[in-house]
Amino acid sequence: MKHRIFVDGRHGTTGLELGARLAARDDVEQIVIDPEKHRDPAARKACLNEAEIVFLCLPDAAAREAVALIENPAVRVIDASTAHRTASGWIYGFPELDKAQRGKIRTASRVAVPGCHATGFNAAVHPLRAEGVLTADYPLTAQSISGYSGAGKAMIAQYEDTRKDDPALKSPRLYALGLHHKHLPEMQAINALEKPPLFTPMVGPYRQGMLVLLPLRRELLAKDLDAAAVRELYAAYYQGEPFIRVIPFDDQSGFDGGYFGADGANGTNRLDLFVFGHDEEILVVSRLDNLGKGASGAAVQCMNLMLGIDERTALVGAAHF
Ligand SMILES: NC(=O)C1=CN([C@@H]2O[C@H](COP(=O)(O)OP(=O)(O)OC[C@H]3O[C@@H](n4cnc5c(N)ncnc54)[C@H](OP(=O)(O)O)[C@@H]3O)[C@@H](O)[C@H]2O)C=CC1
Ligand SMILES: CC(=O)N[C@@H](CCC(=O)OP(=O)(O)O)C(=O)O
Repeated sequence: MKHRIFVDGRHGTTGLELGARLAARDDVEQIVIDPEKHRDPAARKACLNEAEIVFLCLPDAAAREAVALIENPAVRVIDASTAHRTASGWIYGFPELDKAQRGKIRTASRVAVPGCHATGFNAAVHPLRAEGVLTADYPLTAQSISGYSGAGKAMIAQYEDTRKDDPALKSPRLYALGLHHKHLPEMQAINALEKPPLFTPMVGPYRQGMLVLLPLRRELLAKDLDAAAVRELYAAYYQGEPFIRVIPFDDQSGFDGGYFGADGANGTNRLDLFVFGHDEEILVVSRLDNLGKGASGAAVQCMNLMLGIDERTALVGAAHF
């Protein structure tokens, strides 16, 4: 019997990427809502309650509304929005977090997929917290650059249509300068930090792919590790993980004359972790596809775990780069 799946928000950016991954498989059957009624709560309620697994690819308010519309206790939910990432009763959909997380996802009824910037941040920070290298009060800073698809269809339309010749959109742009980006609560909670990091995101003039940067000062670490030793710690922590690739220390062999782009993991569910630095300073960089491991790929990986099948099934996305 096929698994009955409903994607609420299937025509949005995350929903379409999810659809591309689901289309390739013969073990799932999608419940399709009348396109004219895709925002109608009654029509959505009917679809939501007859699915085995529901994906929410919606703005936060609509995701909360969808959860409230579910009355059937058998329905399991995978939410791609920010609405439930630190909510009680929800499991954080990052299987690589630690040895227990996969088991929690397998049996969960409610899974919140991490934010794309938060995925890169957590991948770098969590092993260092778990191994006692970073204390809870380490004054973390992080920077990130994402392609414009990270902000959904409205921003894609600006960059590719309504403002495509606007010079203001030709360079990377800083945003969230109130320093209250919506991923801060999950970055803080998942890594048990006393304070959120000082996080500065940017959106770049390209469609897809991201780099999340974590600079560290050796003298502030709780264990005396240099950059190469930090890389060894990650390699041991993520050993055997199918989707996290820890790049050899300071390896610039794939770089273009010393320059390093954000699109190297596009179309995959991979997160590449790089460590650079020297005796005193360390830079950790996560590279991922904001629509892959940062959203739809992670959502499908969680679904595979919840269905008890190989988590690597159908994880190649539609790369638009
Ligand atoms: N893009 C990315 O890289 C990532 C996105 N996310 C998160 O995933 C979620 C979806 O984002 P994204 O796909 O980028 O956004 P989009 O704006 O591209 O798509 C959102 C979709 O939700 C639909 N929608 C909006 N309100 C309602 C409603 N009340 N009822 C039913 N459908 C509704 C929209 O319908 P309509 O077609 O009518 O506008 C649209 O199809 C967001 O919470 C986002 O933050 C998470 C990680 C990364
Ligand atoms: C470029 C851009 O604007 N990106 C989005 C993040 C996309 C993402 O991860 O969204 P959710 O947390 O909603 O799931 C932002 O920073 O708000």
